[in-house]
Amino acid sequence: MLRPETIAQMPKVELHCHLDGSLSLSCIKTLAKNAKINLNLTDEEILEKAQAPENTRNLLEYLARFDFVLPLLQSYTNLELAAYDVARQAALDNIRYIEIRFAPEQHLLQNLTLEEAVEAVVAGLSRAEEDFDIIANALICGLRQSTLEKLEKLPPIFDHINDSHLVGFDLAGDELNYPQQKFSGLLAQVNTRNVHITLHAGECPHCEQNIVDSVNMGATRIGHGIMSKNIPDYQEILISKKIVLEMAPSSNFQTKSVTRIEDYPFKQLYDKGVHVTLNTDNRTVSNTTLQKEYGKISTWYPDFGIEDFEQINHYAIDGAFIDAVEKEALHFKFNDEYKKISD
Ligand SMILES: O=c1[nH]cnc2c1ncn2[C@@H]1O[C@H](CO)[C@@H](O)[C@H]1O
Ligand SMILES: [Zn+2]
Repeated sequence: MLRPETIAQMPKVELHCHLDGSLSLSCIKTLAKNAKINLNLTDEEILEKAQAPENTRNLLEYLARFDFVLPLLQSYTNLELAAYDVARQAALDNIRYIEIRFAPEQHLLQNLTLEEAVEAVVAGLSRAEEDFDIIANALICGLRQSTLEKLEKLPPIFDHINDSHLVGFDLAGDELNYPQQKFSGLLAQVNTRNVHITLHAGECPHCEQNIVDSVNMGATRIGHGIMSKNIPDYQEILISKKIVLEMAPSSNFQTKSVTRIEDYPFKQLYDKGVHVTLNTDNRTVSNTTLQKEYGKISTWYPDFGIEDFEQINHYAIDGAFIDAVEKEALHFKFNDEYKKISD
């Protein structure tokens, strides 16, 4: 088992982090003030509302926790501050490259356009890049439970926003009731634009089919994908296509995708050669940091050593939505820094 100080030293990549689920307490209070919303809550009460409780029963109850922060994220200023805040927290986790995702359609209650919402997030990430040793990019999420009419407004955003920080597309939300098949037309519109795709899939019991459907629709990464456990055919597909799984242990237990450590497939999949990675999913809703997620993995699998953590970071770099030159630079940096930690 690794010491927390060792984990803290390790440079990290995070591919799966939701903006709205990851706001720090101080940021939430600032956003409320800016939005002239009187929360009238103690710090403990704010956290109680923003975090998913122990007894969360499923993904839908987990997702209900986002209702608390969304009213605070309706202006350019607040979205910019929020993006900066999440990238700042990531830098504290010694993350050198992060992709932060959000659903623009949830931020239009006060007259922002979809494009303005994206511009605000990108501006906050750019500002964080100036202040911290981090590269921070943005992904746009569509929500599965949304109407197709609303979802079809998302692919054209990639025509209108010409900023290198906007790097990919995701589908999040209610996977229990909205299977991947429904979105083949939408994803075709994303694919024609050559936009990188990662999709939440196989996060809940009985959702395994979405994993292969997502790969067939152009996803090179899968959000969670834990239901590929015990399905060798699916694992073969993931391995042969080098699909990256963005796993998030705390979140996966909270949504009750798994309930026992023995059933968590991280090590099983890693040992088989699936390109697994570690992520927070939602720092606030899941009350976590990437440091804590690495700590859990190190406790559950004491043999999972520094070289294994380095390996999953190289998997993450390979799967990142950046060009080959940027990947090369990150691989080089990580090789060098992990070598120093191991010495
Ligand atoms: O683990 C998850 N699975 C599916 N959807 C999620 C998860 N975490 C967050 N969101 C959804 O993504 C939206 C945009 O960030 C959030 O508002 C939430 O509804
Ligand atoms: Zn997620």
